Amino acid sequence: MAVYTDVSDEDIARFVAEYDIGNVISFKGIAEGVENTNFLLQTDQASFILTLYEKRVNPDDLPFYLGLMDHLSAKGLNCPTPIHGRDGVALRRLCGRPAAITSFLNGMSPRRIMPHHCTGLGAALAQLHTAGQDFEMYLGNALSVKGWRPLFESCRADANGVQPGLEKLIEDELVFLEANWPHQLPAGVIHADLFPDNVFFFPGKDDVSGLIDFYFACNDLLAYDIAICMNAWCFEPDNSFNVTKARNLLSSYGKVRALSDDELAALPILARGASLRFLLTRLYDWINTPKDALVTPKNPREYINKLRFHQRIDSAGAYGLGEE
Ligand SMILES: Nc1ncnc2c1ncn2[C@@H]1O[C@H](COP(=O)(O)OP(=O)(O)O)[C@@H](O)[C@H]1O
Ligand SMILES: N[C@@H](CCOP(=O)(O)O)C(=O)O
Repeated sequence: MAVYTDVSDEDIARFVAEYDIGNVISFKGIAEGVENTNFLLQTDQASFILTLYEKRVNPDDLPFYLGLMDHLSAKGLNCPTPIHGRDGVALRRLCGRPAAITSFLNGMSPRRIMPHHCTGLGAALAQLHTAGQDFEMYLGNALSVKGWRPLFESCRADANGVQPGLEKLIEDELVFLEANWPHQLPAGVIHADLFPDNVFFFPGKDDVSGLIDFYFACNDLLAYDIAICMNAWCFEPDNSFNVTKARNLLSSYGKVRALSDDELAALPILARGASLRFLLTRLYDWINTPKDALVTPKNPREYINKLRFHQRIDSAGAYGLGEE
């Protein structure tokens, strides 16, 4: 359950009056999600999402996220469009928090990921990267290789309590990634959290119908975003790697934006980095989330297995490229 801030009927009516979106007819909290408070807002004109940005989002970064969604929507990408008030402003305050209204996207995130979902995902990710190329704002990735060691230091003392040997596994991996990270690859705007819960499809259709949750978006290596997706979409619940899903993801991405030889060669190390990034944030949350919190932290062990898998890979061929 992720409704951290309560909003009264009077508050919402006053807030919506600043916009040209009609009158409120219903308003309810959305249970899914972990970072922010989201409400489904229906007016007599359309449906919208009202988001109140909670503590983990840096308010200084919000103009980047909202500006990016404006930019991508204008380029035809199906992502939430920030709604601007009559005064032209999209980022406002409500109940003491930064808040914004965005368009509501139809579609559903897949409950069971099938290979065809990865085909749609690859194309959508490449479209996002292409559409983001001329976005003029810049936001560095606080959760890329430089950010991992401070995060690790903040929770290393508890790592072995989560799994014996974890502290050494992470320390060794950090040393390897810090020395070998491929900084010179093509870069641009990445989503950085394109997990299945952030990708919508219409039932029976292969193409992605919409992308949401741009609140980790930043500037970083484009192929790193592919590595994040490969981890989030191409492993089965028993931790086995599904090479058909990976092949679909990579080949449909490549049809929209060709991957260079250097990007392909770097995929195993990028996938190791993507594994470590989510292992660390999940480890931090696992250790620091109070027992009575509204949200259940995600299990870091899943990402230990993914990291170990990629440590054994020496070329992108293992991800299904070059196969029929
Ligand atoms: N623009 C949107 N259109 C439709 N549903 C949305 C939209 N934005 C958010 N949601 C719904 O709200 C849920 C939580 O949103 P999300 O941005 O993932 O929150 P959080 O950042 O807190 O994890 C999503 O799983 C989805 O059900
Ligand atoms: N995708 C992350 C957690 C962030 O969750 P979201 O609801 O903001 O997408 C993970 O799996 O660790």
